[in-house]
Amino acid sequence: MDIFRLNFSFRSPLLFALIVHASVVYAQEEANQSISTFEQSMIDAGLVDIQSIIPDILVELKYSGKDNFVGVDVYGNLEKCYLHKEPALMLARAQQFLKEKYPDYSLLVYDGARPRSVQQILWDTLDAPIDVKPNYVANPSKGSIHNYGSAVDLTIADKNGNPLDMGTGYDHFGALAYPTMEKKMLKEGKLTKGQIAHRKILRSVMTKAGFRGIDSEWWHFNAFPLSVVKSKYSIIE
Ligand SMILES: C[C@@H](N)C(=O)N[C@H](C)C(=O)O
Ligand SMILES: [Zn+2]
Repeated sequence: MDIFRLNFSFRSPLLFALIVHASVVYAQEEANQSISTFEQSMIDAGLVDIQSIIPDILVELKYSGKDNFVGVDVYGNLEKCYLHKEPALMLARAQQFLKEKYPDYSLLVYDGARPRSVQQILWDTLDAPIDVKPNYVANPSKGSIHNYGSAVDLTIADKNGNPLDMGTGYDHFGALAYPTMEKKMLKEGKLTKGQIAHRKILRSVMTKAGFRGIDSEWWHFNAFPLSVVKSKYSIIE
């Protein structure tokens, strides 16, 4: 066997799969400690549990379980959603705006602060052309705004806690999830007026609170641009 061709090369699918597997196992071990290294580092960096500021907000961390596109629990026993205080206060305003207009609804948060080690797993797992990939998962070498505790993935839940129909599920990586494609999708009969109306409620409360959405994911909102979070906060490794 030509060992030199395997050596440190991602051209070998076997080696690549082994490295991804090892990093998933490592992240799971880290996360499974009673208070995970992730959680402790976020607390140490001054991030806050959003439910300590917004007691009525719903949280279901999708990466803390297998119901996510990795198919693996990459957060272990991390069940709480952390954000820096300023984004958390902005989120509290968004929940307040939602409740004022729709008292039965609540924001339902799927993800907030996310360590870069987990970002790397998401990046390695997503099988997409390199030029398309950053639309769906930020490149860990540049950092995601999630890695700075300043982005949130979320939807709206009804009075029973069930998510409203947004036309796709969380982490549907494709045109159907693009806010910029909604008119086209409506015309083609791929989204309904009701689904778009639900997305508009989410966008309206989030943007009123100061968040900015992105073109490719209806669920993702940034409190500040990447350049700003890099100057304000340290990355969560
Ligand atoms: C992976 C997805 N939930 C997400 O958060 N994507 C954005 C673009 C990110 O990784 O920052
Ligand atoms: Zn996101």
